[in-house]
Amino acid sequence: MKPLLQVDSVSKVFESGSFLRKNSFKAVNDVSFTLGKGEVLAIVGESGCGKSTLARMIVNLIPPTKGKILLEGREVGSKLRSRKAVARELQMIFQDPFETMNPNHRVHDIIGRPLRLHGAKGDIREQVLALLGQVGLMPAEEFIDKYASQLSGGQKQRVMIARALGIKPNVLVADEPTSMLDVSVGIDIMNLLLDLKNDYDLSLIWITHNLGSARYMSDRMLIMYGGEIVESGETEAVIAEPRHAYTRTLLDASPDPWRQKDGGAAEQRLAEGALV
Ligand SMILES: Nc1ncnc2c1ncn2[C@@H]1O[C@H](COP(=O)(O)OP(=O)(O)OP(=O)(O)O)[C@@H](O)[C@H]1O
Repeated sequence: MKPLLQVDSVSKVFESGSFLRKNSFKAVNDVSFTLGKGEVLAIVGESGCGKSTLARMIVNLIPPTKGKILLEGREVGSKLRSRKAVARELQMIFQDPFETMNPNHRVHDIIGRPLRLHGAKGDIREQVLALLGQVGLMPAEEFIDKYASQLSGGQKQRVMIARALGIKPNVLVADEPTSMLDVSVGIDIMNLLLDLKNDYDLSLIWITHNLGSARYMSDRMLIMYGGEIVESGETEAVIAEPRHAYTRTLLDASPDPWRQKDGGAAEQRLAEGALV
């Protein structure tokens, strides 16, 4: 069976400086992987390893320098395919909801505008209310006319999830969406995403520097270091038997509770500090 998403030998080089003195930096180097329908894949690595660059290439915000990204066998960055068509299938949630949301926009517009842009018919307000309910912003009538500036970080992230869901994508790329939130709020967002993944039959790419959240969320994971994938496999197998020295370093740096095979609930382990 064909994978839903295929990242094939993708690299990204950033260039800076003048024509005479050019500096180039390879942020992502020859990365390949696939994502299956309904799968949660975690991409784990420290700050600066190229995770966000890879995510932005996947959702077609920036083009790869080399390689291809295929969604259902068709190239994401192809000129034959409009940005809008790609956005319908691939949506991204960003790390910082404060940065991605205009504080002067109302919830109704933040969620409703892309709905309209993607051809939603009928009563948009009703559809926005339904989406607010699905992401747990209840009573929805209380939230729909609020300005973004009146929302907490967790509420903003829920609005961004509702906005992405409204378009009914096949793949959601979540780039550290909980890293700016309190631990308990972050856990709520993770649980919400797992529920929505099942309800909407979504595939999810979960990007994180935190092995604990990767374990909680994912079926499979990729470990990135210096722009490259240094290890990949089923999540539990990678954690049980890390093969690469960098994975072992990440594991050693993780708090104890979730590393212990004590049979306790993952959520409990997370609450005890796995997200720190
Ligand atoms: N537009 C750009 N121009 C030049 N260099 C860039 C650009 N975007 C990212 N980089 C560099 O590429 C490297 C990878 O950045 P990236 O944001 O992908 O890392 P990351 O793993 O997502 O880190 P973080 O979690 O801190 O965002 C970094 O060294 C960064 O400075």
